[in-house]
Amino acid sequence: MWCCRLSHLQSRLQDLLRGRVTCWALQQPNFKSLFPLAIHWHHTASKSLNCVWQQHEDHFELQYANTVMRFDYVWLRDHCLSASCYNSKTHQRSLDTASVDLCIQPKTIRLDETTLFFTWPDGHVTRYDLDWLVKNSYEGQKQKVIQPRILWNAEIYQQAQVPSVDFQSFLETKEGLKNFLQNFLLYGIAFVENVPPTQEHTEKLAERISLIRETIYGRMWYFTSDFSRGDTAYTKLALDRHTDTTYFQEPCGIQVFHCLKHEGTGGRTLLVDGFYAAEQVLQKAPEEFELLSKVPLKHEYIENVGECHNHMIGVGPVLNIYPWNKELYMIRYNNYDRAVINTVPYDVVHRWYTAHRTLTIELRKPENEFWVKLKPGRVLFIDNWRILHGRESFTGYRQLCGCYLTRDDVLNTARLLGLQA
Ligand SMILES: C[N+](C)(C)CCCC[C@H](N)C(=O)O
Ligand SMILES: O=C(O)CCC(=O)C(=O)O
Ligand SMILES: [Fe+2]
Repeated sequence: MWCCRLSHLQSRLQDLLRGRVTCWALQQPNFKSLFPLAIHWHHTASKSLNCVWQQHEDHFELQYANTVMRFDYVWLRDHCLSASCYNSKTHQRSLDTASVDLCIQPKTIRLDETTLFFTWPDGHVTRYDLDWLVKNSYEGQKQKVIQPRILWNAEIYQQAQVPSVDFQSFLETKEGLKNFLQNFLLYGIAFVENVPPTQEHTEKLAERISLIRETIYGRMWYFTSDFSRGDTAYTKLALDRHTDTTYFQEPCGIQVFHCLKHEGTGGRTLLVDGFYAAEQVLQKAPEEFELLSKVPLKHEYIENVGECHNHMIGVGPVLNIYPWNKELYMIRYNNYDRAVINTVPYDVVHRWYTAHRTLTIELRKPENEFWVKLKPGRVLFIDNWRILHGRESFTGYRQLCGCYLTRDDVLNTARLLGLQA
């Protein structure tokens, strides 16, 4: 590491460290030529490492691996990985963050090979590997996606020829399960074939990848068009594309469908990639995408049928995105269950309807529709945070069974198999 030791620059250096000159110097496009000795940047001796850093008054700036990163000092103290601050066995913090002075600044900073050492006013030393900082910096995260996906319309999905997984291999082999989950994560839908057409076998499948999410509809549900519940799913009517349980504060993550019997016509299942449609909105009308991601809405389910009395309310925008990288993680779209809009003023309401129309037009384009006839033995898993489903009206006797899964536990299984989720 190269450090300037010229005494006439010492007071300048003090100014810089206190932040009086630093900001000004950084804002100048040619600040390096104004300070030919580059006193305010610390360079590594080895050119190959290509790392420079600077101690500002209120943050630490690091340039490494083609990334300019800025770290808050409380953050740097809080994430200390030393044995007294962090339990590396449990990956839990032992440091009491509230004990950190919010104005904390390191006394000294030095770089040794690829490790940065921060010495704090009380003498405690925090060390960070440069790669750890890149990986865990805001700037590093901003360029990453949490969940890689392949967005699809009917043609893309069909061309991809995504293989189904066999019941046996799904239940008994790690590869079968992993292939299935990889496809499910990428496309938001996946099929298992040759499943014995019973509720018990469907349940077994579900339990292989997750915990079953019990809801007001039960744990495993089993339904026909018998009007037994206060919802049009329990009829023979066509259902337009939607996501389920939008009226839950946290909509169910995954839906499993297994058609056990159908003696009649119609009843095909419609699948549409909501993220593909949302991506089209983002391309064509970014301000509408933004509105759909900002305006909170209510969805509601009021049921008073027989013994079933329920009143559920869920609040949230249609498009849910991570604020730091704008990645979409959930679409909440159900025009049947959308409640009275009373959370936004009239002018925003009108702009919202325009944006909602744009999204709906995309969702309804025939080229985005993937139709499939569910049949006994073929179990469909649907990412209910991404893929909309619907159905054609039907005649005759039709029995469907299935369940919802807890999203966290599906992702847990995927991560344990080494998948990015
Ligand atoms: C349980 N089962 C899937 C049969 C019905 C769920 C009800 C569907 C409801 N319209 C919704 O969108 O949430
Ligand atoms: O009957 C079907 O195919 C699906 C109905 C539905 O949307 C649901 O149960 O969530
Ligand atoms: Fe549904």
